[in-house]
Amino acid sequence: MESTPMSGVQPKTALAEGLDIDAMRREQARTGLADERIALEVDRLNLYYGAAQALKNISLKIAQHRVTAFIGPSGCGKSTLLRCFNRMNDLIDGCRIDGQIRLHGKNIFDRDVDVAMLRRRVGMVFQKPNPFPKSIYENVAYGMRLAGVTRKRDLDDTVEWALKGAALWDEVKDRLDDSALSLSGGQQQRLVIARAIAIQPDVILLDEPCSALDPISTLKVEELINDLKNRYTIVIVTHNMQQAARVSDYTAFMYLGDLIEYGSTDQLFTKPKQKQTEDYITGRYG
Ligand SMILES: Nc1ncnc2c1ncn2[C@@H]1O[C@H](COP(=O)(O)OP(=O)(O)OP(=O)(O)O)[C@@H](O)[C@H]1O
Repeated sequence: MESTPMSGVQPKTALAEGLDIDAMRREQARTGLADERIALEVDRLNLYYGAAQALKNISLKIAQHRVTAFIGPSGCGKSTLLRCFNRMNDLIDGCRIDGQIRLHGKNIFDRDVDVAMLRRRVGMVFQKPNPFPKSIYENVAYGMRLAGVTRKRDLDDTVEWALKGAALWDEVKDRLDDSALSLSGGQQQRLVIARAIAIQPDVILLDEPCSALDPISTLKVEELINDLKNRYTIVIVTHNMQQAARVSDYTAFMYLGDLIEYGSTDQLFTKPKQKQTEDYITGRYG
């Protein structure tokens, strides 16, 4: 499914031809995970914070170049599961994990996995924009410098490419040396996304990326997510069910550390199979 004729179609062209690009994309997703390439595979994953079990025997597959959303009430384990994908939980004292997560077939918990390299392949964007107190340019160039890129021309090209990819270039191209902290919250969040894509990861993890943003910035980030999924596998945690319905192809509903239901976003929101899912999406609890 990676290089379907659809994936190269620009929304404007499709609209000009009277095509409903979103409906077509959703139709693709409706074909189900069985037809997708799989980027990440979670296999019987259990996670404990001390004695408390936060994830209970989770198994699910994340489709490549699709957006997968994790939803569920506060404390159900969405962020914990997201953080597993680039082993951010390694940093938490007392956190214990069993089971596997395979990234393109390789278990990320294997001893020979270089965690710094894993985090380059699996980038993360947090709830609150967290640019470094450096210039706009240096924020985006940072990861490349760490990776050993020194030629100014290469850095310039990638900074421009990443800022364009994050739909921020036009707003900042004349002020690249200004502090990143001078940008608005929505611009900062897109800058952080540019920083993430500059090192060309396979997967981008988004942990409630819009919760600190106003509605217009939220819309821009949602449009960006839709654009980026042609090139990256995206996993997003969101409290906002409308957002999950708008941006994702697949949705996982979690409750108290269990994966209750997982399927295409259309199916989960229109014909949930589990009563708990239905109660949650209709606002009966959570
Ligand atoms: N660092 C930690 N140490 C101990 N317990 C933790 C830690 N982080 C999370 N937990 C616990 O693990 C459970 C799952 O938390 P998590 O943050 O993953 O849930 P969530 O669904 O993302 O919640 P929210 O929507 O409120 O962000 C909760 O009971 C939480 O208290």
